[in-house]
Amino acid sequence: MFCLSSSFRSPQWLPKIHCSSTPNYKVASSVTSTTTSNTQNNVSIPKIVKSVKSLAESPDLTSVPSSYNFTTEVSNILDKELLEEEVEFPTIDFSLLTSGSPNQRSEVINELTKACETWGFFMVTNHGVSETLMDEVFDGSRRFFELSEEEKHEYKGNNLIDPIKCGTSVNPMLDKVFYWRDFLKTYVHPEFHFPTRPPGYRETVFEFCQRTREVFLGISEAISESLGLEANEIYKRLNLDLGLQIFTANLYPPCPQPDLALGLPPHSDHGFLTFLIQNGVDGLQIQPNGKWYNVKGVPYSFLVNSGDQLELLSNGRYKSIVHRVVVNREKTRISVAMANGPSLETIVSPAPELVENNQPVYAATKYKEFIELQKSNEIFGKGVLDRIRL
Ligand SMILES: O=C(O)CCC(=O)C(=O)O
Ligand SMILES: [Fe+2]
Repeated sequence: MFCLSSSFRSPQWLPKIHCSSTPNYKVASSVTSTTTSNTQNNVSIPKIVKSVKSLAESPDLTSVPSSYNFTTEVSNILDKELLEEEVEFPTIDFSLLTSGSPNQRSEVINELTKACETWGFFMVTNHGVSETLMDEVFDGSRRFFELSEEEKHEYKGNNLIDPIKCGTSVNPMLDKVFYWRDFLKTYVHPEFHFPTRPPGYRETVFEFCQRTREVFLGISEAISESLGLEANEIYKRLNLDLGLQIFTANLYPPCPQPDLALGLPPHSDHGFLTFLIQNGVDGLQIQPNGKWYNVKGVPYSFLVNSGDQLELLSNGRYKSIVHRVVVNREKTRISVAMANGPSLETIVSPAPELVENNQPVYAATKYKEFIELQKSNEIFGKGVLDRIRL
């Protein structure tokens, strides 16, 4: 029987894959406060944007409303002509990292080096997180988005640091054009925050977070070694025992004119590594070298991308990857992203071992301040890293 205790120890049935840590979850209250209006500079803003799910389900919807149409924007955010088709992305066999021979482990670590230097992106297979659990996470996410607008409103959140937020687009208060996406975003580590509805979703996600965190910690050790550091060096430098882990469920309903709309804008993730699963429907695109590539996911694999804290810590050797999401006409896409970062109070700086000629590329920056900088700026590209570049 699954139980949410306040000081959760790594359960016995988890594969023991590394020695430096076990997940340590605390469970916090699940309900955030709600208000009915938002204010900025004391001016009431009556901008209430309905979910894109309800818009997409309107029976007479045959075109994209102008508020979702990016072709009216001057920026070349859609940029579709630069797409490269059919690429084989690096795949990391997790079982070889944890139970392979020392030779197999070092081969996989070499592959990780190449993947991080070339793509900033790789897939992880044979990771031990069950397909059934992943399916339950998708099912719970689908049921969450099917709650009534009023029920979801309870989890809306109003402030940057609210531990549970749900809504549509990215930030409807600031977005000039809306994104074709609804979301639920919650902080799940070091404290676990999650809605209590729909029934069973919270428990499923709690288990999923722990299992995914085990894989994340195993990959972190391998990345540390791939940079020539001790296996637990990244864990220590980023204070991963209290690391911020953010769960996001994204819903991208079918779109009548997918060429005009966008699910998420080009952005990099502010954390260290993001682990993503999707419900068998593709839509993620990455831009490692100026060109956009469609990611064709391997079913039930983790799609992992490097974030800004990895670029900072590695002194620019491993770049955080810019990515975006496109939508399609027929199918609903659900993705679940686990963003793994340092603890909020950690000051992240380039690892001295990776700084050549006493020339750090980035200024040491507290993770909390990094996030605040990102949220107060345009989300496009890698703006915050540019601001702390020396
Ligand atoms: O839905 C996806 O494929 C990507 C989601 C994403 O980039 C994010 O949540 O930061
Ligand atoms: Fe992202």
